[in-house]
Amino acid sequence: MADTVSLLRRLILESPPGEWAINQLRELLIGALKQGPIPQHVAFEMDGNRRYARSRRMETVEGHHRGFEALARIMEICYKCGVKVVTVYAFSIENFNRPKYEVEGLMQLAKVKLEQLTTYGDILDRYGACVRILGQREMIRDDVLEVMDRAVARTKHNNKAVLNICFPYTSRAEMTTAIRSTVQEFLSPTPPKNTPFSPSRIRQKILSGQLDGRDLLPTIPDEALDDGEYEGKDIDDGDDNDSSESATLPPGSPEPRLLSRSGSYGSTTLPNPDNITVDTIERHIYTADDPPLDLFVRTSGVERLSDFMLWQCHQDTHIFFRKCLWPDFDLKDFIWVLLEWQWRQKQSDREKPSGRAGTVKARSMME
Ligand SMILES: CC(C)=CCC/C(C)=C/CC/C(C)=C/COP(=O)(O)OP(=O)(O)O
Repeated sequence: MADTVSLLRRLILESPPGEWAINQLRELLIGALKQGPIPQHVAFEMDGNRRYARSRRMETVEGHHRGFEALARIMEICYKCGVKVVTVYAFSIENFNRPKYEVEGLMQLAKVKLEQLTTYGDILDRYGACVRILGQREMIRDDVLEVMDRAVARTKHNNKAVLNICFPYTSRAEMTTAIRSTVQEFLSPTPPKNTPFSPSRIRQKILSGQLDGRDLLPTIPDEALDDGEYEGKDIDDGDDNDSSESATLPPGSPEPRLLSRSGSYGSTTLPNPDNITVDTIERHIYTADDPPLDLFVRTSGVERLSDFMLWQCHQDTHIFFRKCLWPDFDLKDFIWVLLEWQWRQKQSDREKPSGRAGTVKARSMME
């Protein structure tokens, strides 16, 4: 009896009028959701593909294929609602440790699907979304990398939305890369030298002013100052008989510290680590150009972040764990996440008017 009911249900839902009715209902729901605030940046940890495959006695790789179909559905819902950036965890660096046939299956899947996804007229073009691949490029083999680069190039012109595909990625690798490039930037500053506004010229001017132009001042090369040669030393080293080799100041003058450890331009060899702020690192994070992460969703019931979006999860990111396996994830599940997010936004708006600072920043960034 139960079998007959489920067969009947399937026949109705999969018939053309049934499909039409479902599509109408989906559009209606999305239209209703759009009446409220919409997260600008959503991340999905698409978990549960293998368990889905196992429970249906399918090949593991087939589970990942179904996972991709779920991604295509969810992406469309997001962009229709007005989400600007969708970030997905498609391949973790740890996934290289899986059986060879599964890794190979995921690489093939990435190649085929990225080719399809970026063919003119597909979802991405429809919503003006460009593809970005975030992760350790050097770990991707050449044939896959070629397809990925082509996908990025083909969608480069799209500027309304973004699909970030993390592949192969872990947050710790991302942060390590960001710190490494921050340090590289700090170690290779381009100080403006020998210009009317160079540090040594400015210091010379100040000193000349204090000396009323009585003495001829020596030239203090920027390099010498930058090397820290003069740091902490008095200009007047106490030897009154010193010749014009030292720039003497009138008695009672405050002792200037010639070398300010100003970081980017003041010193080439001694950058000031205090100048490295959250914003500095942020500029080197893969999602630097994206709005702050408003919503993080992980499926399959596992309640961990598993090295995904560790930097991006800030105090206003809402994290949702859902029991449903990723290939089953659809509007029927996502709608509850979005409704709860909207409800929480309204609550925090009511509690503190600036409660949605992240979202407001996101709006202004994308406009
Ligand atoms: C090109 C592109 C964007 C492809 C996306 C395809 C896709 C959905 C990839 C996810 C792969 C993955 C490791 C999922 C985690 O589930 P799991 O395998 O760990 O499943 P389990 O938790 O049941 O073991």
